[in-house]
Amino acid sequence: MATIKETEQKRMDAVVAKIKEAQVKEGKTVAKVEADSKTIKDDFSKNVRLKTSTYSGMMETALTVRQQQQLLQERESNLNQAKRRLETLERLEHKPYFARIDFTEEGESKEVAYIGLGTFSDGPDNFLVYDWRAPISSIYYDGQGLGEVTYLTPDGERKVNLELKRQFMVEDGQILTVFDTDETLGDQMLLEVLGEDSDIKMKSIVTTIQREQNKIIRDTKSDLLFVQGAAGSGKTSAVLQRVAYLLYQYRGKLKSSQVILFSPNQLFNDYIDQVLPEMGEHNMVQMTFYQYSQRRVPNLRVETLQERFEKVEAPATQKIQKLKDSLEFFKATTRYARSLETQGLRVRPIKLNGEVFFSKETIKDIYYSFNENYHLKVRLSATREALIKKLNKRINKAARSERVQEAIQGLSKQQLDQLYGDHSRNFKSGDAEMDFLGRQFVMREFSTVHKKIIKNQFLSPRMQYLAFLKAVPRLVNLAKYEVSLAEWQAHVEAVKADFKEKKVSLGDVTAFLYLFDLVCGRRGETEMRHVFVDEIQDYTAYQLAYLKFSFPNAKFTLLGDLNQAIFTGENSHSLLKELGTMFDKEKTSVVQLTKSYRSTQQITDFTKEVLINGEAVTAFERAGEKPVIFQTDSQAAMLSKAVQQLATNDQEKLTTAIIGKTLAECEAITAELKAQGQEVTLIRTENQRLVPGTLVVPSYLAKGLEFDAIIMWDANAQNYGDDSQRQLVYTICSRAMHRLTILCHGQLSPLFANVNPDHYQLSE
Ligand SMILES: Nc1ncnc2c1ncn2[C@@H]1O[C@H](COP(=O)(O)OP(=O)(O)OP(=O)(O)O)[C@@H](O)[C@H]1O
Repeated sequence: MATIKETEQKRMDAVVAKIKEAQVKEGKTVAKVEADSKTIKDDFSKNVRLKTSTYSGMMETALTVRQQQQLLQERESNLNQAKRRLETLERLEHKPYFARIDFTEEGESKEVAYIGLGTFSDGPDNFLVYDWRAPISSIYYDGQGLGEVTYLTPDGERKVNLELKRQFMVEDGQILTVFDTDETLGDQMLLEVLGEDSDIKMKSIVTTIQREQNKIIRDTKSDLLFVQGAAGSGKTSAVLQRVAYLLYQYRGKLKSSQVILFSPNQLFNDYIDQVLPEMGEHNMVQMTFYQYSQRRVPNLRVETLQERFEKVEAPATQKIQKLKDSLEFFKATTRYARSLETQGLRVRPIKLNGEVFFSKETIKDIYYSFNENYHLKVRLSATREALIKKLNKRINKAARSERVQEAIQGLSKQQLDQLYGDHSRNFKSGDAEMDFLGRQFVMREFSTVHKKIIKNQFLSPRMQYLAFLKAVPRLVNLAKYEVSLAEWQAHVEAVKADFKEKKVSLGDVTAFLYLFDLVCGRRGETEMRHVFVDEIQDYTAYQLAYLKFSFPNAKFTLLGDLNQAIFTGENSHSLLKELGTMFDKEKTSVVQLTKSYRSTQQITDFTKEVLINGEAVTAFERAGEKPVIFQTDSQAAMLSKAVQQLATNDQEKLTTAIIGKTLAECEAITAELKAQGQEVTLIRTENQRLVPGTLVVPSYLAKGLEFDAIIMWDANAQNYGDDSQRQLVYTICSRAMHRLTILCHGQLSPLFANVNPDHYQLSE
């Protein structure tokens, strides 16, 4: 009798054969549509004669052009669809599906469904493969074991009895392994997948999505979906699957350009950029908050991640920062902006060739000449209009002046031709012609004034921001933040000094942008439908409120691990509270992911004990070796241990990242290792590419990344001395998938004191 594997292979062979047939057919369609389009284009250029001498001739030509365009557009869209189908088939040919479910719905006979990366049918309603995002596929992901499973369809909830859940490991159309899930066995396939070595690119988790992750992926109701997840619990993975899911679910309505992901650093973007293409989808827009803000202030240099991380802040600055990061400060900015409707707008004169053209007073008088119904946006556009009117008057006056008339007389033919432009040369009178030329002449002279008006360049964003900061003691109760007036004033001076050097801190840039958006009446990016923010714990409430303002029509998915707040520290817990006030409670969902899939049980057990009162973390049962701590009094011994460990890791084909605290430390490690003949790559900035081989990474850039093996460099009490470093240590250690080695020169960091000695090994 044939084994299960043989029977399944037979079916798979049959499906692959059909897929190949479909490929040939689809290939022909693509070729035909391409040929059609070419014919249309050729015909068009041959047959269309431009009739532009009469009005009806012009209309006729325009209509023909329009018809041809429509025809071409239709072909173009058919072509894109056919190409997409062909791409899906190409993907399915090698791995048609990865799962099978057998289930019965009450009163119906048993159904069998195979699940893969795309849909494939050989006739209407005869689905040989279901897309993993189809409603029915949810049964596969949602059932904990076998038995009753509820899943959501477009017509509401349905209940089925799941009788078989079978998983296949497939390579090039060949089934390598078959796993039948039942309660006792657990997720064998997941164990298998997680045991694999890491890659420099993240992979899709579509074959092994877990139940809780599935909830995140398929949520379409929430305006705010907040995911608190332990390190390695699959937040990032789930979010990428979610993007693919949404693009499928709203195909035709949602484009990948309407989805934006804010990620912790550029390296991370590089790390994840294959996941969606692997699933046949385009990547969404990816950006770091730094890039987002820097793009908007090209004349200022925004503080980088490194500067932010390595900055040592005085206690007063920390308190001020707390105030500036708060929602209260955001509200104060809003109130202040509104107050500008009655007074306080900062403007600069509009100058032409160094001379004042419109003075500050003129501009301000206009701005405040409108009644109170003129809110910021309208007030500003009314001001622009009035300035343009004034400009026109000055143009008319100057056009008739002797100076201009004389200048025109002296122009060459070519210069005159330029002034006439497309304008007909039939004028009612000589005066009218001179008027026209005079106006053209002066308009050119005054063009920079025109540009400055249109671009709101009479506003002064930096002065306005400083004026706002100066007004803060009237708007916010400084005492609540334990900030004295003198401290605040000194801070305003510091920001002013930064501006002089064309610098702005990450803490200020958001408020700066927000204030300016309000003054200009910008409504944000209304096209964006979904905003994802990863590593939310490193954002401030102010930044989140600003993102919400900037994407007014978007749903938000916020992912974070409060245990890994390496930039905002303790503030991250209050962030959660503030978030609650920003979104409608009814439309907010919170999901907690506690199981960590990245690391072995031994590594997770170790790392979670670094935390005190941390968010819950449980290990996925994948066995490995205990983390190793090597402590020595000599720097040389630490180095030779590192070299030795790298050799072992290399031998076992484990990719290693050595994580040092600061960039300076990482530079030193790299130099020392290179001197020992080691091949290592130092990741210096977040804009660098990830490359194969051993990497040396500064701690603040390790966010979101993972490696087979981690060597934590010099975990001594000096580097990681107090509680403020706890979350950083946790983040570093939790990057390891299979092996964690901690090296320490001098006294070991007290942050490991709580770890149960059974959970690690001391190395000689
Ligand atoms: N359901 C799953 N099936 C297979 N692998 C998974 C699954 N969930 C998570 N993983 C794997 O676990 C690792 C960690 O996942 P991911 O990076 O998404 O976690 P994270 O919560 O974003 O972590 P961190 O906050 O530490 O950056 C990845 O290698 C991912 O592929």
